[in-house]
Amino acid sequence: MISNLQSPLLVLAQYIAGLSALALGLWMLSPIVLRRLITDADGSQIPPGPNNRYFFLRKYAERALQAWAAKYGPLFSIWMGTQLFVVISDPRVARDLLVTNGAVFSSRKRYYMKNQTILRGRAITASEYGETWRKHRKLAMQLLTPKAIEGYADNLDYEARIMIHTLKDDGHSGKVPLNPHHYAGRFALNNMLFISFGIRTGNTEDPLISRALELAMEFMDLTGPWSNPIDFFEPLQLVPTAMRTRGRKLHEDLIEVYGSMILRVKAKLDAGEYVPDCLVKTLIQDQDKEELDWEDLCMLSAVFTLGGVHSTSGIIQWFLALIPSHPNVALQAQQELDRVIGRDRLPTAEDMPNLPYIRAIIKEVQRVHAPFWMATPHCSSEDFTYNGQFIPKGTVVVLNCYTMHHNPERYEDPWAFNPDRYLNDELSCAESAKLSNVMDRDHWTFGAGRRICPGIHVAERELWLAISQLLWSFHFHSLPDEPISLKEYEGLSGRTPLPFRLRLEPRDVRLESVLKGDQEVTYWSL
Ligand code: HEM
Repeated sequence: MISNLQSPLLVLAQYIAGLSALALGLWMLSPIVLRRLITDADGSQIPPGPNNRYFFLRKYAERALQAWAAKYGPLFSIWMGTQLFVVISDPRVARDLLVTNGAVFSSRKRYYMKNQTILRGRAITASEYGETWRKHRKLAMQLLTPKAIEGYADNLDYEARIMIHTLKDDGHSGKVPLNPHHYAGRFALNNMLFISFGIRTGNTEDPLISRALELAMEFMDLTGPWSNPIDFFEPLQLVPTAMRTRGRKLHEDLIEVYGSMILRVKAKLDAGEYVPDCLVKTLIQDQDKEELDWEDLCMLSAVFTLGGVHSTSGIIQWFLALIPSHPNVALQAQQELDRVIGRDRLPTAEDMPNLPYIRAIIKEVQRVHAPFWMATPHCSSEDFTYNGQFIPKGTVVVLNCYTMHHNPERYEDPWAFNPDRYLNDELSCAESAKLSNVMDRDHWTFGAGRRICPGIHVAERELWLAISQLLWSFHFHSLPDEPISLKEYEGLSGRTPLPFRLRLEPRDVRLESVLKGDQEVTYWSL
């Protein structure tokens, strides 16, 4: 009796499963047809690309992009679930789309994980192109212009010196190997805390450092532009997956950590106490005028930490990962430093024009180890046809920095770490980004067009101070039994090296006296 009832149900279930598999298969292969059907009024088709849909791209997605760019050319398209992407792999196409046609290509996709769940569309980086984004960008820029940076230049210099100091002390002058992650992270974090809240972490054990770095790492892991099926297959957004739970938790953690710091700044201001000029002070004072709500405040201040800590500290870590295996580069840099600066003081920002080899090293690290191989994806806000290729409104536009940074037409022997290639480049990265001949631009690490990184000036200053002072201070030794990987990395949207250790041996006994007087201070506490 039971088996009689079961068999028709079983058949039906099998029938439905078969139909679903067929529908899914057809849908997966539908780009074969869509590539012919989606056209502009003149019949121009979308850029070429693979004929199937993907749910996600695995780790090291840049390698897949490199292979597709070789096969399909400098502008190719790909479907991630329901979302159409185009990928730019050539500087001229980047200029034509992101810069010249910035009015069309400066929005952001409403990524489910990053923009809707974690940032809730608030922070500049997640805002769609329009009035709100302009307002947020203007507020952020108040503290990030070259002129504004001069106001806190001493703080940046101080943080670099403290980093050198703690590396020397904790490394027992080169006797004890160190993982530089914490030190580079603290340097970048303190700079961002000062700009955002007017504070710093007064000791290396401060739990705020680990907490902030943890949140930044979680952000980098959850917000890969290709890595989350939940971003490209809407039904998954209704399912209580571990990913969704992590995204929601991160949003709450950001509100808790940054919200509580904002409340403490506000309490001080309300009590008439001194608060240094900083982003949060401006936001609180202009809150009504700028019509900012609570989440705007939290996310605007959080995004400085999320955007400015991992990226800057990542480049410092990549530099330290690279340099032990390039002793000639270190030697040449140190000869330049000794010739120009001497051995009685650390380099400062004012020395930058006189140290072309160090400037070249920093640009080369940024080229071979950009923290974001795919920048932050833009999104088109109108239909657009480029050189006979149709890009529909709502297409996600990815800058394929990995392929662009390894283009032999632009960089001779592109896979080699060779700072010499930048020796005659006297421009800052910000100036280089404005060159009319884009083939001369140094690299694309800070993105392009209207959304180009607003922190570019402060990041350049920080990297200069950190890397020139590290080179001035130490010899760099890897450990014989602990090879440093230059290929693998952590993070999906932002990348830092896998944990590694090295020994930092002071170059000169005078390091002690040069650093004398630099002590940990807390400007004020929250
Ligand atoms: C070496 C360090 C840094 C690198 C490599 C970097 C890289 C980038 C990139 C690739 C973008 C996306 C650009 C685009 O959409 O085309 C970006 C955006 C952004 N960055 Fe940075 N960044 C760095 C440091 C900083 C710092 C120090 C801050 C804050 C003070 C910051 C704040 C931001 C913000 C707020 C955005 C979003 C801009 C927008 O959407 O309009 N970044 N950054």
